[in-house]
Amino acid sequence: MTPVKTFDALYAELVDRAATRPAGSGTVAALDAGVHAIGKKIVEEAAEVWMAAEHEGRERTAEEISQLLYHLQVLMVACDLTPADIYTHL
Ligand SMILES: N=c1c2ncn([C@@H]3O[C@H](COP(=O)(O)OP(=O)(O)OP(=O)(O)O)[C@@H](O)[C@H]3O)c2ncn1[C@@H]1O[C@H](COP(=O)(O)O)[C@@H](O)[C@H]1O
Repeated sequence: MTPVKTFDALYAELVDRAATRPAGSGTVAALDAGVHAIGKKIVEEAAEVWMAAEHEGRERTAEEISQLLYHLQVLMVACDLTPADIYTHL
């Protein structure tokens, strides 16, 4: 069975990508594109979450939410925010 990736584990992976900058990493490309481009992607993914929730069912909605969480995490890395910085506001 594939191990489940948690929010914190994905964040650690993205921080590692930012530090090691492996070739072909979409995260590195997104970080290089900058906060403005990452923000636009977040808005796009949020709209896809909304559309999926309204029209496409649970599985597609879960998939879109995972993509939104990924792009939010890229923004966190770009802004030097950790999960702990977020959890403190929950
Ligand atoms: N979880 C994700 C993840 N979710 C979403 N995405 C990106 O977000 C895009 C969302 O897909 P869409 O179909 O909505 O967007 P699209 O418009 O078709 O795609 P683009 O043209 O914008 O790339 C995907 O194409 C990926 O580029 C992700 N990219 C990476 N990860 C994970 O992040 C980690 C690091 O990835 P790399 O930096 O690429 O090595 C790995 O564990 C990956 O599995």
